[in-house]
Amino acid sequence: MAPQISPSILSADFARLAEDVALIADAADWVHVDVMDNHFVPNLTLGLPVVEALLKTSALPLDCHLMIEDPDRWAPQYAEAGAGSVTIHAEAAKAPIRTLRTIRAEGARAGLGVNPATPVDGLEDLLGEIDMLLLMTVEPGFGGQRFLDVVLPKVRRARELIKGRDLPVWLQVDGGVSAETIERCADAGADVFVAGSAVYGAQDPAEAVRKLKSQAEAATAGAAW
Ligand SMILES: O=C(CO)[C@@H](O)[C@H](O)COP(=O)(O)O
Ligand SMILES: [Fe+2]
Repeated sequence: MAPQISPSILSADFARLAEDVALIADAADWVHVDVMDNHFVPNLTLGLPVVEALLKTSALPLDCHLMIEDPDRWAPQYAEAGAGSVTIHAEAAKAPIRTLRTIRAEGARAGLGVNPATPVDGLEDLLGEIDMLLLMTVEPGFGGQRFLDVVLPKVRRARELIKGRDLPVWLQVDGGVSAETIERCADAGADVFVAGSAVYGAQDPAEAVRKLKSQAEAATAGAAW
């Protein structure tokens, strides 16, 4: 799949979310929405009412990343509301298979997220249940953190597992993705790139998205996977 960019609105201006989403509408593929509950992660952001409001104004599909303690309860509601993709965390879900199937049944893409220290070996049997595997490349909870290179071997391993099973599962990296790090991620096998501070911290967010995309395209074209 051609590389896709999913700018995270965690680094946008929460008082003008609709305008900030519109800024990247012609350049990006998704809008990444970080839902945090101050339990699964030590930060509190936004929830279903804000997602419902964004769905009314966004021209791009929403890529909802649920960093919450009880995704089994809440994820189906994000899918039912109209999110294009809903990602739950492997560390938090108590009934991941049921929840992933419900997300799909509601018409959204189902994502499974893992923190930097969570291995992907052991998750092979879930690959058939998902449309996207999200690998955190920072500890979840905050934007603007430094990219963790230590996760790159896991990106390669995840790509191997996906390729080995010949499944159309997208591989998303999230955290610290920027002009300095995106090529290494693409070379390792990622094809969906979340970028918050690298996009909304730029003078021209749309131009930043286009540059990240062309870097990812060039790195993917030369990659072994
Ligand atoms: O899920 C998260 C953080 O927990 C991310 O989506 C960040 O919001 C990405 O921000 P940058 O690291 O790109 O600034
Ligand atoms: Fe995220």
